[in-house]
Amino acid sequence: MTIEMEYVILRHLQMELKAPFTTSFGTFQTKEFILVEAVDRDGVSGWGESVAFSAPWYSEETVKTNWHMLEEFLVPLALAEPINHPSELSKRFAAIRQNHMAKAALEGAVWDLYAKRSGVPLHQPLGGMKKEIEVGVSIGIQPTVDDLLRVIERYVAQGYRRIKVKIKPGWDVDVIREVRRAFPDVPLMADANSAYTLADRERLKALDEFGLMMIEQPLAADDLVDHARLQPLLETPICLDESIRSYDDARKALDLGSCRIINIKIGRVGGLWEAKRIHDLCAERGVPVWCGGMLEAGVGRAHNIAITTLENFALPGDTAASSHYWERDIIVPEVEVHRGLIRVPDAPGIGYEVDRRQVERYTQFAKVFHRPPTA
Ligand SMILES: O=C(O)CCC(=O)c1ccccc1C(=O)O
Ligand SMILES: [Mg+2]
Repeated sequence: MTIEMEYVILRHLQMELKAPFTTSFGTFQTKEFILVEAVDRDGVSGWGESVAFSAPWYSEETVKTNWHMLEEFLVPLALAEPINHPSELSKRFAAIRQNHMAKAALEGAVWDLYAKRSGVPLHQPLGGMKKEIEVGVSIGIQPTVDDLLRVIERYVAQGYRRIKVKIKPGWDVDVIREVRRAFPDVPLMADANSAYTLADRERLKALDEFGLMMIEQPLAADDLVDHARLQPLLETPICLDESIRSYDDARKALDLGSCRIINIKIGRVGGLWEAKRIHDLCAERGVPVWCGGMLEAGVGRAHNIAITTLENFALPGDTAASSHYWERDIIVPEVEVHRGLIRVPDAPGIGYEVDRRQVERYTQFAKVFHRPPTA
């Protein structure tokens, strides 16, 4: 089924988070992001969302670098000729280095369009079978431990399947001890967002006594070697997030023993196809994966749900309910979580309607790109 795109619209949106979200590297309150709409010759729209943030803290990509890459390079490549299958885009974009979040946003729109044209839900061509997915929630660093305990209490009561707590030097062992004391049985993990080095190995080792499901990205974002040194010193499995940007990174991490679990973020790895390839590799190697979050609005959330339907997404991910983040999301219905489960939509494409009124409300500026007459 050939996709013949007529035009692509890039929109720059800005939404306020309900509550500030603090990690070891900084605090988010306002989320600006790019929404990609790919429209074919029959007027069918596919949607993608860039997960790049305003500042280059999590990775070097930003909203502005994504806009630049999309405008100057990626959108022209996608419009240059018809696309037989969304997986072709990886090859078409291969000459452009990195910039994975920009690539993933556009690839995601093409996947949605492809699935809608085929009349199937997005998870089907990806090979996902689950009818519902288990999700957890990621909780930012709080002003006090008491605040943190109150927040966790709320999400445990809502039925989230695991609690992820952000840690950093000075907010780690003592905090996790208190959380464990208050919630002895809750499936718990900690995410350091690269706040430590090998010199902190004793501190990280001290976390072993709390029975964490995993510790996410303790060391540098670009490192696989030090993680391979650290993992044998810990009983707690290491999960890599920032360090895994591609299939090859995943292969090397598994060969080196840098981690025992991988967090897959569609944007970080350059799209759904690469995410699927990493998933399949990990399945072959007996390594579970889960889907990480980037404080996405509804379109990104829908893509996360679709990829999480693949079998080896064996651990609850970060895709919490829309209402956890937003007063009003940009999709209808919003993503809802009951007893820690999301029911996977079976309407064609991403399975949620994009609410154009809300999109308009949050859009600050937009630009339309038409296919060249020769395409
Ligand atoms: O709820 C979410 O979307 C995930 C929140 C989260 O943990 C996160 C948020 C912003 C940047 C990085 C991360 C991360 O997973 O490391
Ligand atoms: Mg993380």
